[in-house]
Amino acid sequence: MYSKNMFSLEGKTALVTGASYGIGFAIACAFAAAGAKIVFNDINRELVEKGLASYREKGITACGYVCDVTDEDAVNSFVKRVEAEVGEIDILVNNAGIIKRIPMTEMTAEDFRKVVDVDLNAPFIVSKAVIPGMIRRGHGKIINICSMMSELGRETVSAYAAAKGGLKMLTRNICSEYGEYNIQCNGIGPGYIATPQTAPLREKQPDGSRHPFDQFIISKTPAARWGSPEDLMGPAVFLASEASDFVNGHILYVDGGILAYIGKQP
Ligand SMILES: NC(=O)C1=CN([C@@H]2O[C@H](COP(=O)(O)OP(=O)(O)OC[C@H]3O[C@@H](n4cnc5c(N)ncnc54)[C@H](O)[C@@H]3O)[C@@H](O)[C@H]2O)C=CC1
Ligand SMILES: O=C(O)C(=O)C[C@H](O)C(=O)CO
Repeated sequence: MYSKNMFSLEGKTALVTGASYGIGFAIACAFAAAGAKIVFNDINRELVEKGLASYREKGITACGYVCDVTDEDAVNSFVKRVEAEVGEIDILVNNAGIIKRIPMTEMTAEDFRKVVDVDLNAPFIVSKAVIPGMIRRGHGKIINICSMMSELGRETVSAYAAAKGGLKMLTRNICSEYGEYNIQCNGIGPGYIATPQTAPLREKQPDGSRHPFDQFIISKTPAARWGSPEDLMGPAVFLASEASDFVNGHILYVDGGILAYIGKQP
């Protein structure tokens, strides 16, 4: 009979990228509650300070660093610094991300590249920096934050969909290449979650009514609501813990049922 807590993260160090607020912050808080030491980074000092204050408010001692995840030299120095100052990284969550909502024929190649750089190239860069240590230590967990757009398209999000679709395949490839070293690389595909990234889609209309996209998402989601960052806590702890040691290359969609549903008939 299995008696110990297989969801415990005691003794583990977790790096969550872009985790000053939003989904990354919630996942890091869940990891701390499960016993892990928390390290996060963000793009500038102001965000890192804001994040540190939010963790303190929750009674969590987190270590925060400024690091742009698209800058490979900066990421390599950051990972070395974390390993020297905090500990070897057992769990990596590639969470940092951006979106630009621009119709494809109006989008510049530079804007397209910027989105792919943060949402796809950066998870490659950060994973590449931590995998050798995971191989040396004989274990590691990598969780890539994917999206509904890893499976579905919609108007204005061509770069984001291309990047998140690519991230799904990077997840499967890391699993394929490093699974034999006891490294599990999985993805979480959140549905529509109420964070600053999606705030423009929920802005009230001038007459006080709901944004049409807000209504659309509620009607497309069997759970009939937006998700909250807290909805991702349990799935993230599962994928970071030994409870998921034989789960690899999987994308766990946490979407209130969106991908299962054909939609209401008009
Ligand atoms: N909110 C949603 O409905 C969904 C979000 N996601 C994904 O989840 C992740 C987190 O999303 P949210 O919390 O909603 O976003 P957010 O915009 O609220 O937070 C993103 C975080 O990433 C940081 N970041 C951006 N570029 C960075 C860079 N170059 N280096 C370091 N940090 C950087 C931001 O400063 C911020 O802290 C993203 O990858 C996003 O694409 C996926 C599905 C749904
Ligand atoms: O469709 C949009 O616009 C989005 O903001 C997409 C969400 O961020 C997302 O990734 C849903 O899974």
